[in-house]
Amino acid sequence: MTYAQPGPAPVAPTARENGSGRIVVQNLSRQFGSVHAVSDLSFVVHPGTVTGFLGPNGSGKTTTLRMVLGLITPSAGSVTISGVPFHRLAHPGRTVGAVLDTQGFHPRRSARDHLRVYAAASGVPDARADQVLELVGLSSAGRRKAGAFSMGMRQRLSLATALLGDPQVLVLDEPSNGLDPEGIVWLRGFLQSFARTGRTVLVSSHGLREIEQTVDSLVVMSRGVRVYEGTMAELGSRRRSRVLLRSADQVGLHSALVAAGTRDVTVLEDGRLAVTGADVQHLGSVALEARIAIWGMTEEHPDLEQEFLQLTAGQYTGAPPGYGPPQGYGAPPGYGPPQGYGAPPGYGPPQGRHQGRGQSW
Ligand SMILES: Nc1ncnc2c1ncn2[C@@H]1O[C@H](COP(=O)(O)OP(=O)(O)OP(=O)(O)O)[C@@H](O)[C@H]1O
Repeated sequence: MTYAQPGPAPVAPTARENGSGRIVVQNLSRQFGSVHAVSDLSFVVHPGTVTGFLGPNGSGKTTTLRMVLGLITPSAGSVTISGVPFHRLAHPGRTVGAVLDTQGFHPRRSARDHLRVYAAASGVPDARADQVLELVGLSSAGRRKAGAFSMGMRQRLSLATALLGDPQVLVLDEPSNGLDPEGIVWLRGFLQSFARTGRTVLVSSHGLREIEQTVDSLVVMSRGVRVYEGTMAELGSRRRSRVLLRSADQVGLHSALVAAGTRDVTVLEDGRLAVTGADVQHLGSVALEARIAIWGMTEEHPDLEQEFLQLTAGQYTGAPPGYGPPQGYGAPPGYGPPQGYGAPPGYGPPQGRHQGRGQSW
């Protein structure tokens, strides 16, 4: 699909604005009482790209987006859009379209009337309401009451509202919530097409899988802190495969591997050894030399979601039930939880500085 631009006539940026549509977040912090929702956060969202803003529940995404949109004041740091803070934009509604929640509709007002009210408030002609309904695939539902809309339809109507001013920048909080698979594919095409016109898209999500095919770049949050900023391709190249080993003498094999210079050896919950940074031939040779029978070797290649979980591990305190070293087996040096291979949420020793609001994944 393509994103057409049938919107109102473009407005010229003021001298203060550079017109780029670039979002620059610099050393941004926000506290709520004792809660550090966002701490010293910096990143850039470039025009012409879809940037994913990722993190588990309570990691500070919404707080950051609200600061980007000037809805709350930072405790420290700054955010600019096209070189100026949101409140200094000459035409905020024509520069930035945002969806932070999908509840703000009058239930008895039709989708079309809802859009017309917002169009009037932003100085946009009425006819734009029908254009944006068509853009989001809601033309046939325009005269229906928004109160009867499904979650997915409300998402589309929110997006339509954000598009009224034909903005240069789109900021969307969890826009795929409630969309069915077809809706997700549609949204992906829409956002990519929008970005390809040189515009800026910042889209939050709590799961990488939901947006991995949509975004070009990622900013990943954990406990209010940025833990990754880069392209999807760079994230992919960080993946390190590992080998899982079962043998007749796990303690002996562990010692032999360490003696042979294999540094990254951990013990899994089921007693297997997990070795990163060594190939099966090397491991087989070390075992043969130590005269230890190998009962099984499996090569594992983590997927992107696992890499993401590893980045955000430690967001929540507490370990899953049953976690602990294997019984009857002394923990050798380097014992620790597996790193980056499907660690479940909250996996790992307590290290969270605060509890999140929930743990939905
Ligand atoms: N108005 C507020 N008052 C007090 N604490 C708040 C407020 N807003 C957010 N927080 C806290 O700040 C932290 C970050 O919340 P935020 O909503 O930004 O996270 P999030 O990543 O958007 O989470 P979710 O995916 O669940 O929406 C949480 O601990 C939250 O409880």
